[in-house]
Amino acid sequence: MASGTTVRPLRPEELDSALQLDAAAFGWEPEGDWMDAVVRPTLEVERFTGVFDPALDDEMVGVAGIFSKEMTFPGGGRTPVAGVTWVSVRPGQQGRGILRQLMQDQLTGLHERGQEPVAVLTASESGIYGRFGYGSAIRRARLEIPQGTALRAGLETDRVRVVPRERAFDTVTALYDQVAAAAPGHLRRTPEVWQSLYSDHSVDRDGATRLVVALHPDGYASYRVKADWNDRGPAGTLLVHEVCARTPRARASLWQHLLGVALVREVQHRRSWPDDPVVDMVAAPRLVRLAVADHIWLRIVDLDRAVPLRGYGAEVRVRVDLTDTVCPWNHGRWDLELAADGGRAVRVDPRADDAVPTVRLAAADLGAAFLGGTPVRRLADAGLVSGDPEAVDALHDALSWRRSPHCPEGF
Ligand SMILES: CC(=O)SCCNC(=O)CCNC(=O)[C@H](O)C(C)(C)COP(=O)(O)OP(=O)(O)OC[C@H]1O[C@@H](n2cnc3c(N)ncnc32)[C@H](O)[C@@H]1OP(=O)(O)O
Repeated sequence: MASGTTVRPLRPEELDSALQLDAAAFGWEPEGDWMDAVVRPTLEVERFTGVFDPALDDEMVGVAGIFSKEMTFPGGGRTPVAGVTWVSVRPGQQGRGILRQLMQDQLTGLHERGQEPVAVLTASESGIYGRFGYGSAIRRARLEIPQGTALRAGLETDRVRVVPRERAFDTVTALYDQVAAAAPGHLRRTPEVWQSLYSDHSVDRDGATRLVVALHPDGYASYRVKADWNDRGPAGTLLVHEVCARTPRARASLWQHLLGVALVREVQHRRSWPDDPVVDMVAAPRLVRLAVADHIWLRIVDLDRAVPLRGYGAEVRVRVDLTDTVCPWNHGRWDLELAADGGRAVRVDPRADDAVPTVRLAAADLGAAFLGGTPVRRLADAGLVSGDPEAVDALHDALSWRRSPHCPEGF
């Protein structure tokens, strides 16, 4: 813990300093109109905390915020999650425990105030948050597919209509909302989030065209084109923003369009996920390059409040021995009663000396497995989950889900 520093909620007038601190830590230059139109409307200043150092004239040396998000959980509905964000420590003050202070304060605060029982974040670097009990719960995949790649014979497709994003907006938001409500890992989008994701500000375009939307009655694909030319002719790249489909036919129609846009040589989709059905839809699957990385990190803040929030893939009763040093209220033995329509975590008396088969695991690994995106059996094979093999398999079956989680946005 950083010695002598204090952590407290930000005052509204301190938000500018916090944003400047973040820009200095991340090495970017805040562009005024982008900050005002795109960034600020999403911020909830009352959920930001700062660390202040009396030895530096009470300078703000660290900051962290929370977005009030709602995520679709497997077999459950949309559930409030704390979207941890804007975490930064002033250059020159790093390496003295300020991040640890911020993380401890956030998690203790969520617990003591009975706020969101689950916290999620997207990490700037993937080695940071495991020590605070976050696990890699939702992966993303970057897809690269050559233009002209054919879909498998027999997939039915329709022509789509391409319109500027302004004209498609109402249809797009309604379709996303319907798909997101049933797709594990998807976040509900407020008007402010829509504005930030679809602002089309030059900061987000990197020389590519404005967003256009391919519309199908049951889905949409938004994308930009980055034109390029070489000695052989056109060498453009189509940059997929998102593909959202509520039927297989819509998905096939949208991909048929994306893979056929003129003057493009490669289609890239950075917000895809490892189980994207397009991998199976193309006739020559080796043409699809897929690079997988961590995306959403998940932390169970309160085990007993988190377990009821999802449905489970198998009906089991399993004992877990959880190691959680950051949130000690979770630490210890629990009986998990898990079923398709929900679950319950019941604290086991630490003095009980019964010989119930038990799974031993750490908070970060339970976080990784909680949405079904990281198989418990795989964690056991990696030596990270241990205990009675049948109990491990039971927990694996219960946490697995028919659709792997996918979150098509960062925050
Ligand atoms: C959700 C988000 O917003 S992610 C964005 C995170 N922010 C950034 O990347 C901005 C640039 N970087 C920074 O501001 C800082 O370097 C931070 C926030 C990453 C770390 O802050 P610090 O105050 O230096 O971290 P602190 O000293 O509290 O270290 C706590 C622990 O994290 C570890 N750690 C710190 N930075 C890193 C890193 N980049 N990678 C891996 N581990 C790290 C430390 O080694 C320490 O580990 P230990 O407790 O096991 O010994």
